[in-house]
Amino acid sequence: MTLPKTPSFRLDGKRALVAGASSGIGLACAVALGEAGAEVTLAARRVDSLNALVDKMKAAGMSASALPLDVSNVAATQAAVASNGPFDILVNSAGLARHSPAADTTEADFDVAADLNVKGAYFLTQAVAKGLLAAGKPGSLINISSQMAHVGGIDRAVYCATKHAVEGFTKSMAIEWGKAGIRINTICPTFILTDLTRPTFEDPEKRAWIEDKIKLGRAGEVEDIMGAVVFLASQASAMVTGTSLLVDGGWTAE
Ligand SMILES: NC(=O)C1=CN([C@@H]2O[C@H](COP(=O)(O)OP(=O)(O)OC[C@H]3O[C@@H](n4cnc5c(N)ncnc54)[C@H](OP(=O)(O)O)[C@@H]3O)[C@@H](O)[C@H]2O)C=CC1
Ligand SMILES: O=C(CO)[C@@H](O)[C@H](O)[C@@H](O)C(=O)O
Repeated sequence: MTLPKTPSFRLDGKRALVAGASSGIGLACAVALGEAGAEVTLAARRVDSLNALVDKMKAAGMSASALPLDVSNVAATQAAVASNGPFDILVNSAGLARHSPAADTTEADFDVAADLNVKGAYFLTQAVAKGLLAAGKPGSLINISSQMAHVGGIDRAVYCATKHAVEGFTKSMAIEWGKAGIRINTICPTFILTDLTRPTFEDPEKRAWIEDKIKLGRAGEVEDIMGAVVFLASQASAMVTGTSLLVDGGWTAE
């Protein structure tokens, strides 16, 4: 009897693009991929933050470079990916939230959230996939969606709409590109303490609500996403496509 071989979680020789790498979940994903051996391109608008992270990753023995990019600008995204790709791995963590009662949502708030969370994510994913299709290479594309793609939330109608949309195009693209060896999935985190959620966490009532809803009894940390992203980027998830990996501490189990 020969023992089955555990697939590798290593990413040596792979080129990864991480959008939204200047802070929070994207920053943690960039480090996780770098530690797993990938050559990581860090994209976002804040160049100083990207350069500081590149320096730290290089000092720790990782391979990293900065790519200034506004993901809500489709033409700029397409040009940046075409000139710096092809990338074997995409992690898109560029995103924002706008909270208001649904009855008070303005067109401007809707547009700014949809432009980045849906349109930006869609065309960034498309640009990376087109690079892979042209090169005849397989790849793994990962969008950071949210547990809010699976439930609703008070004051979060716009945010939930954008994240539900990401799930929709992820499934469709997985169907279209599967035979080309391109996998695409989402990671759906619960509330993770970052710049995005700091205002929510600073409200004691909301923090208590979060810690009650998360069945593991604590708020999420960026480290909670790092294993998930390496899994989905690597051969360890070779048969996984068109799905959501909920990292929600049990929030949606109820
Ligand atoms: N924190 C949480 O609880 C959860 C977050 N998420 C999702 O995770 C993702 C990351 O959020 P999080 O890390 O918390 O938030 P942060 O605010 O810490 O990070 C957001 C990142 O997106 C980048 N970004 C914002 N706008 C643009 C843009 N136009 N072009 C390029 N990059 C942009 C920011 O960089 P810069 O400003 O330099 O451009 C930053 O790197 C989001 O999609 C969010 O919806 C999902 C579930 C839970
Ligand atoms: O997706 C999230 C939690 O699963 C977060 O980004 C929040 O919805 C955030 O926008 C907030 O409510 O503070």
